[in-house]
Amino acid sequence: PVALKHGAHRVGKRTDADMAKWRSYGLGQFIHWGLYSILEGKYNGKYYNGAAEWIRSWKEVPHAEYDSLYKQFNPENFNPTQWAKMAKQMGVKYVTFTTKHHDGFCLWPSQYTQYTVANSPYKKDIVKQVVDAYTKEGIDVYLYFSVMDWSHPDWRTDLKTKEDSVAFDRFKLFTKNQLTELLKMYPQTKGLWFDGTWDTSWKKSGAFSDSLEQHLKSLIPGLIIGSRLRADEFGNRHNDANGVLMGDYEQGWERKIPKTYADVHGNDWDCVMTIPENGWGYAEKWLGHWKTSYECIEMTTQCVSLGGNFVLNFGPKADGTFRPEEITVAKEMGDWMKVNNAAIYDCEYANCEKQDWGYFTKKQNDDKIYMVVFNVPINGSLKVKLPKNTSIGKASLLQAPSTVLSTEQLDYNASYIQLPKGMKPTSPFVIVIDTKQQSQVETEQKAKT
Ligand SMILES: COc1ccc([C@@H]2N[C@@H](C)[C@@H](O)[C@H]2O)cc1
Repeated sequence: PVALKHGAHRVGKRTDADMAKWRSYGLGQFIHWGLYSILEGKYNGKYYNGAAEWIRSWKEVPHAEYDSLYKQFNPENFNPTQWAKMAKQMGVKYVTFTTKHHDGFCLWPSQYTQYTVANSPYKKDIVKQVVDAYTKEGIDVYLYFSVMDWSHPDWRTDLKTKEDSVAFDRFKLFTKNQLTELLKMYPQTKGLWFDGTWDTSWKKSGAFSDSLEQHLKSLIPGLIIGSRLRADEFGNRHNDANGVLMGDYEQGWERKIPKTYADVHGNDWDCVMTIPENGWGYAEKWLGHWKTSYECIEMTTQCVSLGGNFVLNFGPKADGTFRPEEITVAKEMGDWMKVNNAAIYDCEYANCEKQDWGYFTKKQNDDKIYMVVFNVPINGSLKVKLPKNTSIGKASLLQAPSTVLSTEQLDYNASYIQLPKGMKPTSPFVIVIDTKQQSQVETEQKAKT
């Protein structure tokens, strides 16, 4: 291995209680809200076909026009308690909220720039209201922060000249100051979700990113920071020069889900996902396919079955209200989670990959295994290839524990589970299987022969 000063300082997953809590979440909410929400993905009657929160980068939008939008920002209908209650009903365990996106507009009254909500007609501290309302509902709060800041004169995408480096040194101090004030003002924060760290200027700032991470963790012990913050001294991101993850979990799964367990390389990870095909901030027109609650339930299950968390994004309008499609997805997911959350919360990879009928999840620190069923074969018999060294003790319906399902062992590693006659599932359902470990099975097998 390469000797690294600013590579990973830990190999393998964090083993502390704060990270165990993060690992138990299963389902989270992302919220993207800011000045881009005012434009709604269009300008001068033309629709931007990029992600709505990137509209400032569209050639049709003069920067001065965009940067003066703060003078209109006044979300009178913003009701953080309603937001938090919608999230609670949906069944999310944590929320990740945009404090500052790439445009640099701060939703908290930062003392390090004038470009904040304090200087908008709204005036009040939005981050504080979100942190307090979600914390009150028992939902942990994580803060999204974009390092790249288009509004700051000292931002650089690369460091080509001495002047670049002098300016970027000022920018790095500004960034450290803003992050320090965020953690001091909102000490309930459980973690930071960094973005905007792909540019060369940041890749050349590995030592700084390392000291910054250590500084932030000294302010809130147990703070959880993913793999998008750091670069090592060679400019590697996510994994250092030795292929070891820098950060408490892998943040590479944006709008995509790992196919197999091998893809997650033994790391903790989250998948952040949009309901439309792409676009995080509010857009009047959602181009392409909009995910249904059924698809979001399947993605949640897929992520938990591979040991990760699924974080679904909501983009409120400039006035603070959510669009009907998002309200519906939240409600329908919540209705499903109310009945089936045992297979999502505190669950992990069950040492078995996806099968025709659906996904396995396993209760953390327990032998209980859940089968989340999305496809029932025409003959009503689920063919179940079991996790290694396990066999079915008893199979029953999570929502009707007294309904025990008949099982037929095919060989020591597969069984049929028969659904009750007449069961016509209309939504994904969960089978709980109490498993027996291989040693027990062998003993019984031997007894039979
Ligand atoms: C293709 O490049 C990007 C760069 C930034 C993003 C941002 N990350 C998401 C979490 C949103 O904040 C999006 O604007 C998306 C795609």
